[in-house]
Amino acid sequence: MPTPSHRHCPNHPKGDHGDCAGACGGDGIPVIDLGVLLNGNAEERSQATHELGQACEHWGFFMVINHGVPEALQEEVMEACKELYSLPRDEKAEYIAAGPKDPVRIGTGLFYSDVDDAICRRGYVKMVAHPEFHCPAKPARLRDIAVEYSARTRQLWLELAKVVSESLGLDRGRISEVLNLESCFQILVGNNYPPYAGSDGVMGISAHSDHGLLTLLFQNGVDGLQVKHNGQWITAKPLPGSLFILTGDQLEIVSNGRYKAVLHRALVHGRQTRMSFVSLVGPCLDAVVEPVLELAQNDPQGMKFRGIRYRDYMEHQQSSKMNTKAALDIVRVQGDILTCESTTNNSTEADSSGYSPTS
Ligand SMILES: O=C(O)CCC(=O)C(=O)O
Ligand SMILES: [Fe+2]
Repeated sequence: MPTPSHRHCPNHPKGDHGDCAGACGGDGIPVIDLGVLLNGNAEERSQATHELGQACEHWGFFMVINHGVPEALQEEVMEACKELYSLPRDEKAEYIAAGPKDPVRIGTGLFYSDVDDAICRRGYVKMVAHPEFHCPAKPARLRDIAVEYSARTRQLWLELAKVVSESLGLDRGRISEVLNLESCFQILVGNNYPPYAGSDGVMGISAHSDHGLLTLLFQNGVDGLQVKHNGQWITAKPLPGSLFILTGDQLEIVSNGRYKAVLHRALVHGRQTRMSFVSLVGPCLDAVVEPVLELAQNDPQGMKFRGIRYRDYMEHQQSSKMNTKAALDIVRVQGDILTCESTTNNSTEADSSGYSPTS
C-alpha cells in the first residue's frame, strides 16, 4: 500500500521516484501532505518528513496540500488586491513614494533587469505583517483579510519549520529556538503582471532567491512561476488547492548549505493578467543567522557561512547591486564561493528595478 502522500505522484505511478522525494505533481515537483504530517501515524509522519527534507535538498521547492489555509480566504485576498491595483494612482501615492525600508510600498510599471536582460512588467504591493501589521488604508476590507491570511500562513509556516528542523536531524524546535521564530519577520507581497503578447525580452520578475526562510505562494490560476531545477527552468503548475513553498536564503545559511535557496522567476502571460500572492517569513529581525552548530560540526567542510543579523542581511540585499543569489556571498565562507551557482556580474539596482522582490 502506498503511503497517503504517494498517491500524488502522477509522474511516477510505479514508485520509481528518482529525486522527486516520493510524491510529486507535474514535472516531478514534490508534494507534501500536511494532513499526514499532523495526523498520520508515526511511520507516515516520518516518511513525509523525509520527503520534505528531500524536497528542500533537491528542489528547494514543493507544493503543500491539506494546508489548512481556506481557499475562500485566498480568493478574498486576490479580490482585495485587484481592488487595490485598480484604485486611482493618487489614492496610493504615499505608498508609491515609499522606500524599501517602509512597511508598506507599492510598485508600478516597467523595470529593466540585466539579471535576465529583460524588461520586467510587474506591479506589486508589499506589506510588513509581523511582528507589526501594516497595510494600505484602501480598500478598507484589505486589512481584515490580510491580517487573517498572514496569521494562517504564519501558523502553517511554523509547522513547516518544525518539520524542516526534524528533517535535518535536529529537534523539532531547534530552528525555531535559534532563529527566535515566535518573533518572526513576515512580509506579504501581492504581485500583478499585466498581459503582454509582444516579442522576447519581457518577463514578470527576474531570477532571484527570497531572503527569508520559507516563502508561501499562490497564484490566480494563471501559470508563470518558474523554478530552476537541475539547471533547467520548470514552470510550476499547482495541484488544485495547493500552496507553493520556496526555500529562502536564511534556510540555506541555517542548514549549512544542505538546503539551497531556490532560484525562481515569473513570466508574463500573453493574454491574461497573472497575479500571485506571497507570504515570506523569516527569522526574527534581530536574530543572528548562522549554521546550526551540530550541522556544521557534522559537515566535513565545517561552517560554510558566517553569522549575520537577518536585518543586516536584508539591508545588504536591498541596497546593493546584485544578481540572483549574490547576496549570500557576503556570508559565504571563502572557498565555497566557487561552488555557488550564481556568480556572474550582472547588476541591477534593487531600488529602482524592483529586482529585490520583497523590498
Ligand atoms: O509571481 C510569482 O510567482 C513570483 C513572485 C516572487 O518570486 C516574489 O514576489 O518574490
Ligand atoms: Fe520570490
